[in-house]
Amino acid sequence: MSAQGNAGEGVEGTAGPGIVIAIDGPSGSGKSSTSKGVARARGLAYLDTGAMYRAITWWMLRNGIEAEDAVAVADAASKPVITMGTDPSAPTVQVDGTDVAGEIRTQEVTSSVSAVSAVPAVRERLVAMQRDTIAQARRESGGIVVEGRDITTVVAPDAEVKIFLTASAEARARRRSKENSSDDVAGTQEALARRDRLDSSRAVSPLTRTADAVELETTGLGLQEVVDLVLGLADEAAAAEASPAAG
Ligand SMILES: Nc1ncnc2c1ncn2[C@@H]1O[C@H](COP(=O)(O)OP(=O)(O)OP(=O)(O)O)[C@@H](O)[C@H]1O
Ligand SMILES: Nc1ccn([C@H]2C[C@H](O)[C@@H](COP(=O)(O)O)O2)c(=O)n1
Repeated sequence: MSAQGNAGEGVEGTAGPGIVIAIDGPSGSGKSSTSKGVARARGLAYLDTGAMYRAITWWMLRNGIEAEDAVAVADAASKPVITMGTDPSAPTVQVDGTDVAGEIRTQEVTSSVSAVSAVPAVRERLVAMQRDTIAQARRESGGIVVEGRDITTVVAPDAEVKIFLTASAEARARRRSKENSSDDVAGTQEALARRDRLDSSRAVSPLTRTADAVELETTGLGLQEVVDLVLGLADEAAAAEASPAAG
């Protein structure tokens, strides 16, 4: 299954038959690894919404538009065609038909993505695409695991499972440094903190934990332990849905 932007933009709500597992959390808390593991274990689709914000940022930079120029970013927000592949074993991201999976992870994109994702026109477009993808996965794939910063709060507040994934700043920096084969844990921690600050303080859809999201603090936990905890929450939600009186 894949999702392509522009069709159906503006569709509200994501209700339907399959399950939606929504995972938010700060940078490097393990959202992508956990979400992919959960989706693979249950045969669900997977959507990395951060990759969508990175993809649109990549396009802006490629086309000479400054990330900090909110007016120019808003004017161009509808132009790139973003296509997301939602197979958790081989997720893909294309812009205008080009595979950008590697290029959206560069330092240049990472340091600009928070500014681009704070522009309301960008968010309106991508949230509409995300809701379309969720609705399609509910109908066709038994459901989806979606991860980002505003999934539990804005994109899919009706999700059956809502999780706020955290880990200490040190643990997140250690994990990310290891992934990048970097010795500069302090520098990595600073870069994560800067992005978290911007993503949590913006006017539109800041990263926040809702009261009904389960907080999973993962500092001392291995990846498989976290995946198993989320699978347990999904099982509980499915059981409650099957016999609402027992819940
Ligand atoms: N529970 C865990 N224990 C140890 N390492 C983990 C754990 N969860 C994730 N990791 C590792 O931490 C790194 C960051 O994880 P991941 O990319 O899944 O985080 P993220 O929240 O999606 O990050 P971002 O918001 O920057 O996209 C990866 O190298 C991943 O393998
Ligand atoms: N739902 C989302 C997902 C991501 N973003 C922004 C903020 C992040 O810094 C950036 C990159 O995400 P990552 O790849 O680190 O998960 O995209 C957002 O605003 N809303």
